[in-house]
Amino acid sequence: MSIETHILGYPRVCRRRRHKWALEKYWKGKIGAAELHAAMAEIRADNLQAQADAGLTMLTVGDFAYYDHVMELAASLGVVPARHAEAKTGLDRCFAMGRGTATAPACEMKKWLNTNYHYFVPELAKDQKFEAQAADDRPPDAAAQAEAAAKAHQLPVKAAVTGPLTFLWLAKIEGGDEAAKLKLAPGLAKAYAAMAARLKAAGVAWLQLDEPALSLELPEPWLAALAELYEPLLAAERPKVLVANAYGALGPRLERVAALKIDGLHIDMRNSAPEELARANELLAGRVLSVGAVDGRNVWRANLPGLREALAPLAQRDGGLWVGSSCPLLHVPMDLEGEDPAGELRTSGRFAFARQKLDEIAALGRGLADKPAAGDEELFKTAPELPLRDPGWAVGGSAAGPLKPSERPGDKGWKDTVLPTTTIGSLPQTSAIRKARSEWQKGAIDDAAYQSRMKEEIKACVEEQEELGLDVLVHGECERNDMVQYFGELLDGIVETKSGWVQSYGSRSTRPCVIAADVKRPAPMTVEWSKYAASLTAKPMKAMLTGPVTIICWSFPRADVPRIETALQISEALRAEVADLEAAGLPVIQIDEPALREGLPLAEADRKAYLEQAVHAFNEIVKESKAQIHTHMCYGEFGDVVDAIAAMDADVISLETSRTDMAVLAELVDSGHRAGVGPGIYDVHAPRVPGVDEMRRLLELAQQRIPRERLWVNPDCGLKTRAWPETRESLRNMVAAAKALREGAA
Ligand code: MET
Ligand SMILES: [Zn+2]
Repeated sequence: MSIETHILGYPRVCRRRRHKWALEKYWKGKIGAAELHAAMAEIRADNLQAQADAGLTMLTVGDFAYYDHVMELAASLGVVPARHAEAKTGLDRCFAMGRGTATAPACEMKKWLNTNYHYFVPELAKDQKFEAQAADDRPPDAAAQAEAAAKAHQLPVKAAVTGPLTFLWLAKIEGGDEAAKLKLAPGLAKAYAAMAARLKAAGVAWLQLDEPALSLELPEPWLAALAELYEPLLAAERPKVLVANAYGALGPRLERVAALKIDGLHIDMRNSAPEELARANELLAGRVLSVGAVDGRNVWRANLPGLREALAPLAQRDGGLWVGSSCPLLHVPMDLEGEDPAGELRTSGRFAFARQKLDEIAALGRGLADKPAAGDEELFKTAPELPLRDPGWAVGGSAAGPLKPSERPGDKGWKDTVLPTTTIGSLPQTSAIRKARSEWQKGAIDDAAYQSRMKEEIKACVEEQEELGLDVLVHGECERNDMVQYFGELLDGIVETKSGWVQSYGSRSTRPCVIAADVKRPAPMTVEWSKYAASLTAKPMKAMLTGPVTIICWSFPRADVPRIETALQISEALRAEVADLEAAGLPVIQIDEPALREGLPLAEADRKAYLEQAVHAFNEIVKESKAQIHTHMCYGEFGDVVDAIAAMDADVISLETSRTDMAVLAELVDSGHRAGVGPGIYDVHAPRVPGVDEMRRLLELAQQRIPRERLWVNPDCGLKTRAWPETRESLRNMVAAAKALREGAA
């Protein structure tokens, strides 16, 4: 019996970030469309070659996108907002949707499931017509990608496309009536059927319909719509159909999806209980069961012996067994080869990036078929200790108790102004800062020179803030390239990658750190900078730290221990840092947790444990502290986490709220939150200066919900991406809005 091996998708960034450079050259007009298409075709060819070289039995295409796969699928279905439809070419239409133009703002960007990848939200008209459009000069769709693959390779080709259920679920509809989206199901189903026929004609053997929305607890009408969305497609002239779930477990939705007349189903083994796999095996008898065994979310080597043992009983199953990645490999860096040959990532043999995962999947398939190749034995020796399931947050012991509102009243420590003004921490990253950092990294200037350049920046920031009349000052975070990486570099146990780029959206990538061992703080990390800043002013200075949940969410966490263990190690390091900051005389300390909402598990059943542990990890940091503690969250909807916010032992929380008209404040009050709140009163992402009146209006709204003694005045988030002239003006208006309100009530 042979076992098919495949992936759900591959990174697009490419070695040496060729994807990014090609896009940026095109946008700057340095290359034309033909050259852009050629550069992208080359990357796709490399990605296919990597799959073939590794010995996978099937090639996956269609996952590649120039900007974002959801947006490009939308364009190929004719879902293009009217404001973008005028772009001259199909290519520019896509870029207009992703980047906006002078007259047409971009589509909204949201995080893809529980990942740090961002997709662009398709905008449906109430009477949306779908048409499987022939590709003009758009980025090539799955059919075009498949044709190129079939020309270059002999292997069977599988086309990966976001499935109709997930597409519709993630899209938004004019007027915001979610239920109305389901009325569009028949039209969408027809377009998918037409697409399937085109794929068949392009020589595609399998169509992989990605349905990660099935990891969510979907309302019943949505599950009932599965049949409506799939039947026309399944009845059409088409390739074989594999429905692929990822990023979570199917849970009770397994029965519903298995009831479709599909040819196979892919399960995320990293996030599913063994019983679920067994049940899927039964329900799929006679059809393909594909198991996402190799983790597409993390960079650890797979426990191949353990996987072989767990999957061996399925190797002879009726209908066939496939093994693959738990999700697209989009979320891990390309290739360990790019890392320092003498560094831990390469020498320890414990890590696998995307390219290495291809080898693992191929070896696992051969192992299960009892046909090992040379070199497989070596792969089977690594990582036998790692668990087969993601250890997550919810598993493992902790001292966390149920959430209850914190006792902190919000007036602890410094506060002698009504409606005090402050900022979230970072101030504009000027070119002088970037220049100093790059000179220092290259060794062109020494540590002392770098420190004195940073101190100049800090001094300038403090002077600016005094001049503006802000009440609680910050040092500006000029020494931080990134709020997680900065701490990653200073904490033991966390390793930085050299070229481990992971796409965030379009041409943007981040370089997450790897939490490779127990985390410890060898020395104070922020004290010098904050102390220096405090010495320059009589006003209270706020020190800045990044919290454990955010450090974990934006890194690759350990796979051998539950997240809470790592979180508590980080908490201990931060507790010591807080103590040192206090000893150095800092009266206010902010611990940012912007990723708290993002880390929320997809399955509702796991959320309680996650939130309890996240709050526990935060409270451990500050349990002995006498300073005034702030925290900060951004990225969106806080409805699901207000109880956690109320339970955090912070005296003040600042939140991103300017775009949601303070809606969250009422919920926060209901949850028993008693501490200070700084609802963001201006959007730091929009390149415009907010007026005094509009900010004053938001503050008045906030005052209706939170007693003014507890209110703080601040922007939505940090200002590091903004320039000084607009920042200065915006903050001046913000301070004026606060003053107007103070006087208004006096
Ligand atoms: N203190 C950080 C900053 O101001 C918080 C950012 S949250 C994404 O940049
Ligand atoms: Zn923020």
